[in-house]
Amino acid sequence: MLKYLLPRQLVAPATPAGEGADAPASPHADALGRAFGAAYPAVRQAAWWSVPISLFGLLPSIFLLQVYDRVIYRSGTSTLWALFSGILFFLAIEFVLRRRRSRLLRDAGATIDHGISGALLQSMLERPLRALEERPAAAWFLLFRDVGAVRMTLSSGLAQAIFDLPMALFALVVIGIVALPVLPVVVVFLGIMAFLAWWWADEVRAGRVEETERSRSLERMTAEICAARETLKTQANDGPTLAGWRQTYDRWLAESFRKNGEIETARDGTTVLLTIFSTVVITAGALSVMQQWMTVGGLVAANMLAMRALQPVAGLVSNWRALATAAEAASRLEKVLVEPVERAPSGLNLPQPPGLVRLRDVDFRFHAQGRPVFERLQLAIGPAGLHAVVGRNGAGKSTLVRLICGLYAPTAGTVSLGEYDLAQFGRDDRAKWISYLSQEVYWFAGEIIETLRRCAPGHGDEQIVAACKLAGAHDFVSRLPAGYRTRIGEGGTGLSVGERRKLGLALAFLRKPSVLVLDEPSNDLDFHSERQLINTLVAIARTRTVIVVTHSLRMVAAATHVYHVTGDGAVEQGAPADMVPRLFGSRRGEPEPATAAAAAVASASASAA
Ligand SMILES: Nc1ncnc2c1ncn2[C@@H]1O[C@H](COP(=O)(O)OP(=O)(O)OP(=O)(O)O)[C@@H](O)[C@H]1O
Repeated sequence: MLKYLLPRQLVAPATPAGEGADAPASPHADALGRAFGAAYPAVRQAAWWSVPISLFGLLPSIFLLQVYDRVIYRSGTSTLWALFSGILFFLAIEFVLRRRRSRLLRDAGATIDHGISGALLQSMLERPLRALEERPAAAWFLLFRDVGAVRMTLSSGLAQAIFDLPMALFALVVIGIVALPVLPVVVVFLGIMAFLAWWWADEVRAGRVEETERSRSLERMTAEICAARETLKTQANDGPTLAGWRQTYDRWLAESFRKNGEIETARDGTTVLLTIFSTVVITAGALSVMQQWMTVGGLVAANMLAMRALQPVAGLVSNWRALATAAEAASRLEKVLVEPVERAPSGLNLPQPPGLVRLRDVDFRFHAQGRPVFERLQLAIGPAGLHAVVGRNGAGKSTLVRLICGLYAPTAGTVSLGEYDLAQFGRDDRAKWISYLSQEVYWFAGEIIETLRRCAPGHGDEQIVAACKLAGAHDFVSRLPAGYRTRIGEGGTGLSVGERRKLGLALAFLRKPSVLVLDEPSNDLDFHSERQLINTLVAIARTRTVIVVTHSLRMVAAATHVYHVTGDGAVEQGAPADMVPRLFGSRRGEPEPATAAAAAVASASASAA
């Protein structure tokens, strides 16, 4: 029965649905089914414990019946004590059984949470970069909250109500034995309550879509504001943000009030209905007692039993919201978990390929209908050498290096490293051959050395310090009060932007890849640090392919090859001696003293002043 009462997603293996149906199966697609499968033995055991618990739950009514019919009329004190001790004994057993059942349900909830949360996190980290870009962090955060809602199905009052349902059946049987005349009344009311439960389920479901949407949009907005708190503070533009948040909040509150009003009506209505029901049972029972169809004890016991029978059904009525929430959460999770992830690691220990990157007929666009960033691109980069990728903002430089790293899959064409077609390998394989430092690196909170170790497993402290020296990070780290043991805040708070970049570079140097790809590595670096970085890269480039996206003229001048991303789908290439004068208007790695652009900026500043 449990299977029919719980959301489908909690009991059935997930099946790809809708747009995901054609997509390659994700190893996490069945995570909900598997998690519930793992929890099911505990749930089933809890369901079995519910049978004796339900039976014991009837004992107080039987006790009452006996007290009225045997003890009071016959003054049977010894019977009373025997009954009293008996009921205490059974209630103690019931308490133990209830504790066990709660424990089992808690374990089942934890198993479900553990299984789904783990799968969700893995599924997030394993999906392609493009897929990650499409869903904001706040949406992921909400999905993790959904896992909690699914778990709550087993640990809330709803589970209690479902598991107590057998009590309704047992109570009906006992009423049939001790108070047959009131049985039809109880059955009719049970029917009314069951109808109400079903009706409310439908009502709650219908109205929840909008409420859920509003609540999620509010949560997304709140999460974004929390993430942008420093920017809001520094730009002092929190007024409009606050106004927007208030508007979203008010809309959610209005909808939530309306929905809660309906749910409270259902709950209050149920309470009143239960009282009416009790009155009708007593009235019907009193008439039957007067007709001598049943005893007074039967009447009192029947009233109590009828309440026992109705309680789980009433519990279902008032807990439908929890069930609807869990069902929606499960369905959202199912849809996300079915989305494709990247290829799993090959498990092969392939030889390190030479650092020769080839792009053959590569097309790339972000969206099917969007403009192409690259069209029929042909490139051969390396092996070895320092390769500078230049171009105006938004031309496609970062996109190009992400294609080279296999982080973006080309819309058409192939990207290969040596003999390996990158599309055939997963992220873990590719990361052994190509090391990539993106423009912005998130720095996790914690001790510097611990974060470095976590990001570069398998490297000793000496290697880490050597990489920091290469990246020019060692000097500033050594000057920190606790050196490499200094604790850094979330996102790298406590370090300057340039210091964070140097640590990021150290991580990139720690790996020994065939190709080292750095996206604007000298941004935020001072003059000397940049010069040191260029020297390091030139040295590394003797044996490995180093690809650098840069706006720095000095970096370009030091390169062996220059690639100009034109912004119209093509890439021009040449030696720095040809490209630098054409692109920068300078032969050496120093800017011209007064270019036309500089003159224009100067005149604009003057007129603004
Ligand atoms: N996730 C995305 N979805 C859609 N379009 C994108 C996405 N990322 C980048 N673009 C667009 O693709 C183009 C190339 O972006 P890219 O980041 O590669 O430029 P870039 O040359 O590295 O610029 P910059 O010098 O400013 O870093 C830009 O027009 C940009 O707006």
